[in-house]
Amino acid sequence: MKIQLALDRMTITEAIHMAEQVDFYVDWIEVGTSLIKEFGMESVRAFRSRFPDKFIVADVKTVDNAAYEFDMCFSAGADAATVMGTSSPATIETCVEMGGRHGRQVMIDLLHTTETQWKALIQYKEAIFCAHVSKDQQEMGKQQPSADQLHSIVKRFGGLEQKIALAGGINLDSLPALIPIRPDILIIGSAITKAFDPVVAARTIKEFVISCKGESRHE
Ligand SMILES: O=C(CO)[C@H](O)[C@H](O)COP(=O)(O)O
Repeated sequence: MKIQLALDRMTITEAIHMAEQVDFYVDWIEVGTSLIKEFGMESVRAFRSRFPDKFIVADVKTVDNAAYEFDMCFSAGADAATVMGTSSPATIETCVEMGGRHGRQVMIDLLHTTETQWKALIQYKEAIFCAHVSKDQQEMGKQQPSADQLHSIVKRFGGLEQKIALAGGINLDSLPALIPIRPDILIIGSAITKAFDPVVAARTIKEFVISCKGESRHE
């Protein structure tokens, strides 16, 4: 079970500093949507250059113009890029095709996807499916996403061979209920980056996952 550190709402320098501090406890680094929107591909290039051996996800959240955006992310050094599952079939198809062409991974963000869209998406066996509770949902509810929300998305994909990622306000309180889903990737942002001590937070999360023998569905 990999831990993906999501870096959002900070400068590139702050994000790199944060990643340097917790590098040992996280497996993948996500250059968050807010960084990409604010600083463009420079943010992805900066991470590739500083962390040459780390798996880097560009959370570009593509909804259109797939070939251009995915080419941009992969050329900047991303190992994976994200596309919204609510995008048109042409967009998803192009992202998957670009992933194959560049030998990189595609993460399909299932935020607000419908059952009809899930049925269309399951053909993409090589993609990572990300069950996601949005920041806006979290803030509007004034609470962390319940494990039930993520469970209900994941159970649709339970028997499938795709890798599953979970995201959206995941923290030490919600982790115990999420581990049994055996996700391949746990995407964690604020619980580490906004913690009083990010290193302690990252270490505690990592140790908790290890203590649960946090095996993913594909181990
Ligand atoms: O995609 C995102 C926001 O759209 C974030 O990367 C994801 O939600 C993880 O961050 P946090 O743990 O702070 O919710």
